[in-house]
Amino acid sequence: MKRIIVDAYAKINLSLDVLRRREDGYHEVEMIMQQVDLKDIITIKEIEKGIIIESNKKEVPTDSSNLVYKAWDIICKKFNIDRGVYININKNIPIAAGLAGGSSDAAALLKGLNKLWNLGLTKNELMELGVNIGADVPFCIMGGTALAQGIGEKLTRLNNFSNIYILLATPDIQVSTAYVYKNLNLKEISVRPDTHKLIEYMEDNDIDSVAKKMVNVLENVTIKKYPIIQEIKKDMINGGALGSLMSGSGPTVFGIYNNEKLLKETERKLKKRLSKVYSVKTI
Ligand SMILES: C[C@](O)(CO)[C@H](O)COP(=O)(O)OP(=O)(O)OC[C@H]1O[C@@H](n2ccc(N)nc2=O)[C@H](O)[C@@H]1O
Ligand SMILES: Nc1ncnc2c1ncn2[C@@H]1O[C@H](COP(=O)(O)OP(=O)(O)OP(=O)(O)O)[C@@H](O)[C@H]1O
Repeated sequence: MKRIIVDAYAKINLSLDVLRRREDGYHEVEMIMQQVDLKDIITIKEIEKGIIIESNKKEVPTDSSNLVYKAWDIICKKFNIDRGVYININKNIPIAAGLAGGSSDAAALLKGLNKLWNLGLTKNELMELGVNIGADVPFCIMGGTALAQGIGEKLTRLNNFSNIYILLATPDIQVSTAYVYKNLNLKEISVRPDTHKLIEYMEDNDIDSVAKKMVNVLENVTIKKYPIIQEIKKDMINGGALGSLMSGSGPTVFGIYNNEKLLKETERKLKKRLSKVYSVKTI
């Protein structure tokens, strides 16, 4: 029986600006998105009917609320397919953590079904389908490094920013993205990222300036509720990170390092307090 295995990588936001609230409640954003090499592994097999979702982590939903279910449903409806799938999600990305774990699994499923059923969809077509599942899904399909605009679906590929040392630390809380956007007061934003300057620093491979100028306007909302995020940022800077920021709507904090030894030392210290700490690299 044919079996497809797809890697689903986590993302971080090197910057995140919110420009305005749209009529439908969604927000127009400007963000620099970067994949890192922490990944879930998605295995897909065809079965006769329906869908079976399994995971190594009991917190992963196995019903229709799983984003991979939505990906399967969209493909079946579009192509009038009445075949089923078995999906195994080997989950390594923390859940509801600002790392787009669910979105990346859904992106992997769209790519995997395209292959399994020889649908011949291009990357762009997959990305167009993906936005119906979630705003981060198109980026998860594109991968690498990108500027995201619109609600996150208008993507411009940026120069490669790979092999940079990143430390991720996720406190034991789950944050709802909808809550964070809803509680953001656009008038209260005092510091915004200079996205285009950041892109120039990235093009010059000036990692120090990138790290020092990163801004995520959602931090204020999430940190107000969970001050531990600010403490972790401080720990990373004290541990020698060039810069540290919350990813997405949080609560994951990442630090950029240019020195693997300092990263490993901070990792060891943070692991005494937190169970989810990962040393990764940008891809
Ligand atoms: C925070 C980020 O992860 C940063 O990359 C994304 O902006 C959110 O992407 P996501 O989780 O894929 O978002 P979705 O699943 O589409 O939406 C979750 C909720 O976040 C809010 N949302 C999301 C994206 C956006 N541009 N504006 C919003 O206001 C909406 O209230 C929505 O109900
Ligand atoms: N495949 C999946 N993996 C993890 N969570 C999933 C999945 N499918 C649905 N969910 C649900 O989605 C919610 C958000 O999980 P996810 O890990 O995608 O959040 P996130 O990393 O904060 O996403 P984003 O950064 O895109 O806002 C969780 O409450 C979880 O129950």
